[in-house]
Amino acid sequence: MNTTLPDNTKIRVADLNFFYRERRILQDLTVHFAEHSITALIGPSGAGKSTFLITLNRLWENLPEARMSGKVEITLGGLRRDIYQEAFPVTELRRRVGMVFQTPNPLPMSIYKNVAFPLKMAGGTDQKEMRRKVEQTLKMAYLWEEVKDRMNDDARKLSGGQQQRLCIARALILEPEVLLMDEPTSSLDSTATEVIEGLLLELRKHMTILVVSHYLDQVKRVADRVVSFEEGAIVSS
Ligand SMILES: Nc1ncnc2c1ncn2[C@@H]1O[C@H](COP(=O)(O)OP(=O)(O)OP(=O)(O)O)[C@@H](O)[C@H]1O
Repeated sequence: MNTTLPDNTKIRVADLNFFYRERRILQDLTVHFAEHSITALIGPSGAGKSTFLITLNRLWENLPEARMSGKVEITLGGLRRDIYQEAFPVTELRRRVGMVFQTPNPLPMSIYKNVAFPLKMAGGTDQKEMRRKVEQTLKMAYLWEEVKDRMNDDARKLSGGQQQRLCIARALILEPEVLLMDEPTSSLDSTATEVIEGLLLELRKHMTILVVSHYLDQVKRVADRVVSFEEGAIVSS
């Protein structure tokens, strides 16, 4: 792997190929991403953008007949880690590399429990600290003021924009170093979109963000860099 990349390189992908059965979905991708940056992944439908994202958190591993070759290294906790090395636990990867999907997917539970859920799963946090973190994270996601008096309400009662900010809060509570976002505003109106774009710019101070977007005006507003996919290959970056 190229060792002459700049010191602030957060993610290094080398010779990545991805297949469903015999069909090659990603082709020989070699690309790297700097920390504290927002990269927009663009390209036509079916070009492989979402598939690329899930190679960065190993989310594809349970999909039938999917396989991958190549190397993905992410600097986590200050150490460069090969995320596909057997010794590297997927639980640690998912803690440090968060993901937000196109359609908000609140769990069938209260607003509070939705945000606290990953922390609870990770274990070892007392109730007081959990409450503090839930509040802090909801503030970061610009949702606190709207939900602070209804934390026990079912999260599915929230509007689409609020649900997406809730999912972002849920992704943020473990303080990830990388945030993968797959068309996070595509189901939202322009006001909710504006809020989330502002949030991305704020989050960039703390993390490295890769965002799939179909909206060129959005890409212009938020992205430091644009990587274009076509038929599973990167055609410009
Ligand atoms: N689970 C799967 N099994 C088989 N093929 C799949 C699976 N998921 C995706 N594909 C195929 O992989 C290719 C790349 O899909 P992917 O979703 O990564 O593209 P995309 O660029 O993100 O598209 P879009 O912008 O529409 O979300 C597509 O041809 C798709 O049909």
